[in-house]
Amino acid sequence: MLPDGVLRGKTALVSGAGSGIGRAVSLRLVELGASVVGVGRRAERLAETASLAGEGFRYQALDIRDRAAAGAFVAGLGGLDLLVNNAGGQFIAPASAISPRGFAAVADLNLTATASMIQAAREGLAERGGRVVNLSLSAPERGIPGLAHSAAARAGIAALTRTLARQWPGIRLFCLAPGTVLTEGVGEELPPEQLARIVAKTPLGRDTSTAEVAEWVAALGTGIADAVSGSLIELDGGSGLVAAASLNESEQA
Ligand SMILES: CCC/C=C/C(=O)SCCNC(=O)CCNC(=O)[C@H](O)C(C)(C)COP(=O)([O-])OP(=O)([O-])OC[C@H]1O[C@@H](n2cnc3c(N)ncnc32)[C@H](O)[C@@H]1OP(=O)([O-])[O-]
Ligand SMILES: NC(=O)C1=CN([C@@H]2O[C@H](COP(=O)(O)OP(=O)(O)OC[C@H]3O[C@@H](n4cnc5c(N)ncnc54)[C@H](OP(=O)(O)O)[C@@H]3O)[C@@H](O)[C@H]2O)C=CC1
Repeated sequence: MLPDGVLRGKTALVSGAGSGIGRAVSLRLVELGASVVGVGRRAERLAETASLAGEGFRYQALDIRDRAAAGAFVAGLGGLDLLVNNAGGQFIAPASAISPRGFAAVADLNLTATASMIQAAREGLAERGGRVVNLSLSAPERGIPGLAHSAAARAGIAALTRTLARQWPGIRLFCLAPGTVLTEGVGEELPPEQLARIVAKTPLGRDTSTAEVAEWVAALGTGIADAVSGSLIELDGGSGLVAAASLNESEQA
C-alpha cells in the first residue's frame, strides 16, 4: 500500500514492540525503511521481534511506568520522527470490582506513563516535526462496560492528544483506536466465543488485523497525514457507531 522506502531516514520509538500490534507496527516501519527502537518489559519478546525485523530494529527492556528510566532513555534518543505509544492494557472487571489500586494501576499505564513518554520525547520530536500515535480503544467516550478504568484513561489520552495538538503545532498527534484485533494479548483476556460475538456485532462484521493497524500507524508517519492533528481515528469495523462492546456478562455491576 505505502510506497517502498517511504520512511527511509526516519527514526521511530515503539512501546510494547515485543508482541501483537506493537510487533506488527515495528516490522512494517522497518520494512518501509525506518530505524525502529522497541521497548517493553520482556527482553525475550523484544529479541523475537528483532530476529524477525533484522537490521533496522534495536530494543531496550523498559517499564514505561518507571518514569526516571523511561524519561532518560527517551531523551537520550535525541531526534525522533515518530513515537508510537502502543504499550497498554487492563484487566476486564465490573466497575464495582475495581479496587482503588486496580484503577490506579490501569490509569498509570494507559494515561500517566503514556503522557510522560510524550513529554520526554517532546524536544526530540519538535526538532524534526515529528508525530505521536497513541493506541487507544474504540469509543472510549461512549463508555465500555468491563473497562471503566481503561476507558477513563484512554478518554484522558484522547483529550491530551487534542490539547497538545493545539499547544504544540510543531508536532502532530493522533489517537488510533482499533476495535477488536485478535492478538495473543486479547485472547488472554476474552474467550474466542465472546470475541466472535463482539466482532459479529460490528456493522462491518469483522475484526481489524494487526497489519491494518500497522499500515495506519505508518501512514500517520508520512506526509499523507500532514493536514491532520489531534484526531481520534477509529479502526473498529464501525463498532463505535452503534455502541461500544460490553465486555461484562452483565452491564450493571
Ligand atoms: C475487545 C477488547 C479491547 C481491548 C483489548 C486489549 O487491550 S488487548 C491487550 C490485553 N493485554 C492486557 O491488557 C495486559 C494484561 N494486563 C496487565 O498486564 C495488568 O492488568 C496491568 C498492567 C494493567 C496492571 O498490572 P500491575 O502489575 O500494575 O497490577 P497488580 O497485579 O500489581 O495489581 C494492581 C491492582 O489491580 C488489581 N487487579 C489485577 N487484576 C485484576 C482483576 N482481573 N480483577 C480485579 N482486580 C484486578 C489487583 O487486585 C490490585 O489491586 P489490590 O488487590 O491491591 O486492591
Ligand atoms: N487487541 C485488541 O483488540 C486491542 C488492543 N488495543 C490496545 O493496543 C495495544 C496493543 O495491544 P495488543 O498487541 O493486542 O496486546 P499485547 O498485550 O500483546 O500488547 C501490550 C504490549 O505492551 C507492553 N507493555 C505492557 N505494560 C508495559 C509497561 N509497563 N512498560 C512497557 N511495556 C509494557 C507489553 O509487553 P511486556 O509485557 O513485555 O512489557 C506488550 O508488548 C494496547 O494498548 C491495547 O490495549 C486497543 C484496542 C483493541
